[in-house]
Amino acid sequence: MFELNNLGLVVPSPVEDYFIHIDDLPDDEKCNISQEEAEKVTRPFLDALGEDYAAPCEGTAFFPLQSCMNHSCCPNAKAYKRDEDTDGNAVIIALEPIKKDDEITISYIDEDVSYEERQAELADYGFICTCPRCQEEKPN
Ligand SMILES: C[S@@+](CC[C@H](N)C(=O)[O-])C[C@H]1O[C@@H](n2cnc3c(N)ncnc32)[C@H](O)[C@@H]1O
Repeated sequence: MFELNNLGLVVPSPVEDYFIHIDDLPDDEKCNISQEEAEKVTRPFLDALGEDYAAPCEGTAFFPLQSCMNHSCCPNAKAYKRDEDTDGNAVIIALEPIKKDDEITISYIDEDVSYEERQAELADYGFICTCPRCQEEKPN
């Protein structure tokens, strides 16, 4: 079963990563293989791949910690994929100080919309949100 709240991921092509590492090889005698030698070996492969080698990997990932978190329209944390997380990792960032024993919540949706729009989107997840904000904004 798939949850809708998993993070979309775009990570650089592993092939591109490989060539970036070759570019980063120190060009000195202490290194087992020089950048020039490495390029001589790998250049034909790069040429054969053309531009396709740079195509990033796109997909959706399942994050066990994030999957344990309930939704709130006034969340105290955010699941986030930082630009520097090129290996597919993601982080949960606190949006405010969170006290011990407080529930950590994230938002499954764009919460900057009306009460009705939020509830309509959350219906796809199979629940009616009763977070403090929804209780306050619920029409009588
Ligand atoms: C990713 S799971 C969250 C963790 C889940 N509560 C658990 O115990 O494994 C998402 C599901 O949790 C429930 N859920 C999440 N936030 C909720 C909320 N604010 N009110 C009621 N149910 C919620 C819904 O059933 C939703 O489909």
